[in-house]
Amino acid sequence: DKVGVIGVPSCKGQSAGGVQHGPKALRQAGIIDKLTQLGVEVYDYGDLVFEQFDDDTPILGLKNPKNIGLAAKKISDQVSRVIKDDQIALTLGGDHSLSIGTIHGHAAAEKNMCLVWVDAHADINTPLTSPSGNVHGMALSFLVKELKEYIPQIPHFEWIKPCISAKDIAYIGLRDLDPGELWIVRNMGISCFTMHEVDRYGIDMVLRMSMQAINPHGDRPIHLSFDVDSLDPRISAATGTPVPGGLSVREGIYIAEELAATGKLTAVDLVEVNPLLGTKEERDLTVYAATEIARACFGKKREGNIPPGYVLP
Ligand SMILES: N/C(=N\O)NCCC[NH3+]
Ligand SMILES: [Mn+2]
Ligand SMILES: [Mn+2]
Ligand SMILES: [Mn+2]
Repeated sequence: DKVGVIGVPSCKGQSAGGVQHGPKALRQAGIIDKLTQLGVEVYDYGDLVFEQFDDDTPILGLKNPKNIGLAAKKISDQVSRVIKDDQIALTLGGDHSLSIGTIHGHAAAEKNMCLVWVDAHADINTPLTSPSGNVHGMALSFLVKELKEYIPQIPHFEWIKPCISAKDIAYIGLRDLDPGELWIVRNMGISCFTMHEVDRYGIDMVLRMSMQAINPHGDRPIHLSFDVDSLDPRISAATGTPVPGGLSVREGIYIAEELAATGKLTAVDLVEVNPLLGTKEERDLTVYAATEIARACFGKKREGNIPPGYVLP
């Protein structure tokens, strides 16, 4: 496999300082070498640089429209380029608003992509249902075709073309939705496996049901958007909006292993690591969990991996 790593030091989609340092923290933990050691051909594109605009007043309550709208365009173009170069796009965040760009870019490069959104949150508030105006909680609303009529015109977001249908999305790990989001998830027919379903069926069955729903013939490119706050705060505390009762690191790794095993994983977002939150131990554990999920996405096996060219002496 070839993997293109894109750092996205974004933070304006939410209000906790520090998430822009997520890419740096993951790199300092050796995420690139850990992927290379798997025999993966890693192309590191460094971190995207975003011009900062101070003249960025909220529109209909939506915060930082100019900074986020322009950043998302750069992200979309870069992800498209990486995928067209036959590399799996691994985007290191940064807050979850970056997925506006990664999913838009993926869809531009792959007609028939489907989406697995692993998160405590649905991130599908429209600008009119969002209680906070934080775009990381709205990311999907700009992308889902069936929501088009509910999305008001937002300056610097005009270029975003809805590029995915509700039926092509599966949520795993949800446990904290706003009323508008719940209405949308229920009424738009989005496959939704909350932590209740994870407890009820187990993670393997949840994955099987997700694939049955969005990729029944196993022929669709898969976008995995992994918010580290999907994990339980005991192992992922260094994140802006932790919610108790989350996935274990084993469940997170299992999701990654199974999606990797399809051979159709084409884009991965690894978002919301905030190295300024929590204690040093909590930060190190959060970064560790995130890097293990990334390794599992690209072939790391729990029994270990035989190095390329290994010969028993
Ligand atoms: N971390 C968050 N999404 O993944 N925050 C948005 C929550 C508000 N609905
Ligand atoms: Mn999220
Ligand atoms: Mn979240
Ligand atoms: Mn403007």
